[in-house]
Amino acid sequence: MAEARIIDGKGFAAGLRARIATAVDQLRTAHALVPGLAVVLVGEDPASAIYVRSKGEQTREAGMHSVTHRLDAATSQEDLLRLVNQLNNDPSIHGILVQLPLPAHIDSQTVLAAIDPAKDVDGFHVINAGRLSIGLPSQVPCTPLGCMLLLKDTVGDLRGLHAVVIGRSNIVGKPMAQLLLQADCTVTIAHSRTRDLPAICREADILVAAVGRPEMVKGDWIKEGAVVIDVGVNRVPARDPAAAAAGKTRIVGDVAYAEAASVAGAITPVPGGVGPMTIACLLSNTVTAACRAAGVPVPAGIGL
Ligand SMILES: Nc1nc(=O)c2c([nH]1)NC[C@@H]1CN(c3ccc(C(=O)N[C@@H](CCC(=O)O)C(=O)O)cc3)C=[N+]21
Repeated sequence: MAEARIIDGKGFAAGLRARIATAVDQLRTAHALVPGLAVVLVGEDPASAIYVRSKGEQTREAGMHSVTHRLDAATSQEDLLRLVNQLNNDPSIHGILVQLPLPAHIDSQTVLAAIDPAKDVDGFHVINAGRLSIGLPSQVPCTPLGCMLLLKDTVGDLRGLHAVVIGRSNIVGKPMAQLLLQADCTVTIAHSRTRDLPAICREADILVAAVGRPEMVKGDWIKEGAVVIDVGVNRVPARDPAAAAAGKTRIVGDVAYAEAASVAGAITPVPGGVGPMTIACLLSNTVTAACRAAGVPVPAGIGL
């Protein structure tokens, strides 16, 4: 069996951002519309700080309006809700993203519920989750959207394929399953209580791993020729023992990549697979939100 085709999420995301930049340019000239994204970060989790910085940079590179609100870790829920409300009412802002996780004294559901669903570019509001599940136009969570764009590009027509999603989070697993169902896949959602997970995975034409356990999915769980989408971003000690002892880390996915790549037909690497797509889709969702708010047609080629 030949080695799997590597799905170049990093390259695909760069192309998507270029199409978004072109669309943004046209919206500016034709409609005087500049899509605006506000990102809110509470506290100083270092990983979150890195993601938030790239979000801001990539938003500006695409020619969009970008504001980042960095709030102290001790910020009260009341103050955060006040900021969300201010952004809801700001006509220059079309997308609002509150970076998760939030500090323990803040109730995430309350904050997410306060975001105007039309500006909810994460797609985490119950209104958007509900709209997605009944097939109405909605804001689609960025990571599952990115996975679907890669799958459509790799596989083309997904109809009738058996997709197995490992993970049932509101952020990835559940919306991913909804999107696959909408694409006419037969969908199985597996999770930590699933019995004989390896056997279920072996039935998958499409396997999406979103569990957050480093290299949990083994090569012999994968059907020959299957398409494997690895959503995991797990920080583990560096390979070199001296570097590891010095606290250096590397990032691995939820799939044991080398084993899996010798069986799969195509596979996303980590890093360079799904991760870069997540941020590109955030920009895409912001452009979509801006167009809907302005009653302007959504540009083709930047979404599903
Ligand atoms: N409200 C909210 N929305 C989010 O979308 C959200 C969030 N909170 N909290 C944190 C997670 C994580 N996340 C990632 C984004 C980009 C990469 C990414 O670009 N990864 C690169 C580089 C990885 C690295 O080197 O750190 C890659 O996989 O190639 C990963 C993870 C968005 N998140």
